[in-house]
Amino acid sequence: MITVSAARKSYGDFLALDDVSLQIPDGSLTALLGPSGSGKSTLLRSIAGLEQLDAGTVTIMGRDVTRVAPQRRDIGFVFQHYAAFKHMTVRDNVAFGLKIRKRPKPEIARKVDDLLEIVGLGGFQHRYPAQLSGGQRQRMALARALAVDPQVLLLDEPFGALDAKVRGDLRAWLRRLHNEVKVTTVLVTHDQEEALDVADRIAVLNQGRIEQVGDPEELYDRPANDFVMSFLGSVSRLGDDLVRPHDIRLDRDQQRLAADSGPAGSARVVAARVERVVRLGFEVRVELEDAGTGQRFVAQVTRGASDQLRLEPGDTVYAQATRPSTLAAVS
Ligand SMILES: Nc1ncnc2c1ncn2[C@@H]1O[C@H](COP(=O)(O)OP(=O)(O)OP(=O)(O)O)[C@@H](O)[C@H]1O
Repeated sequence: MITVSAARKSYGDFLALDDVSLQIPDGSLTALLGPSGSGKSTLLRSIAGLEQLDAGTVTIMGRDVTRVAPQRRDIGFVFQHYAAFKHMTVRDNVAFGLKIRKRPKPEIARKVDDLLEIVGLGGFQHRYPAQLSGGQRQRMALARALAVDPQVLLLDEPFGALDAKVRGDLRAWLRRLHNEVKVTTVLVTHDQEEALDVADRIAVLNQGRIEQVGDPEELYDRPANDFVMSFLGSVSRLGDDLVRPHDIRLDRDQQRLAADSGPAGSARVVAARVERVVRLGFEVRVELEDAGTGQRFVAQVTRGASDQLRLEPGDTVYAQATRPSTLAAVS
């Protein structure tokens, strides 16, 4: 378990961490998620010992490391832009930490072979970093960080510099790696999709504070506040409710919508004007304007539902939240 208690960190008069407490369970893959400047990296770097806290403590597996140097914290760290040793082969880069720890040669060879296999770089051991793609280089970075068997793996936007396709592949790969190696991992990301996809726990940060901690489903289904809800996906205001685009039903018949309201119960039916209909593969995004308030909102419906409704810009439809937010609406 990693425990951060009452952590504070200022840069000049800017408070980057404001009384942050967080527990990270053994073997979990926890994402620190938040907008730019929310303090994610500062928190990760404080766990690593690359930043000194002004107040508060960090313990790793019961050991208070608040004043312990980074190299004695038993952690592996991977940054967005990984500084590989350019003059060393992939193999030597991965072996580096083991060599400086003067481990026996056969042990190093075995370990490095295993790791290169795990990260899918088995055939690349004699290449130099410049001969690898961005995604391969980050996998090499992970192998290097894992080589010394750290208790904790800390990843600061490790896929941040890569294109969307490669990021997606690496996410799936990180998930598999974590299932195999099970080292307690903390991942900083500003990408909610990445956090929801890869992490088993998410801590949402905002302005140096933790807004909520939970598993992805919990955060998505029961966000603690408006900030968490909007940060985990786009939301619109429908009447008095904050609603996700998928949680809005549309019908041309107001009565039918009201009668067949199912679990939504008494959620209000709103008359709206269709502004735009955008086809996105299997789904259709309908941009609407509340006829009463003039407020814009977005509904995302299936292709089938959309074909049935034959929506055209200028049409009037009725909209209802199928899962209105339990949050108090803010004005
Ligand atoms: N060394 C520093 N000196 C001064 N201010 C800093 C320093 N490091 C971070 N900050 C400030 O502290 C705040 C939090 O930074 P941090 O890097 O932790 O945010 P973040 O959530 O990781 O954001 P990003 O996703 O942009 O990296 C930011 O406003 C940043 O400008």
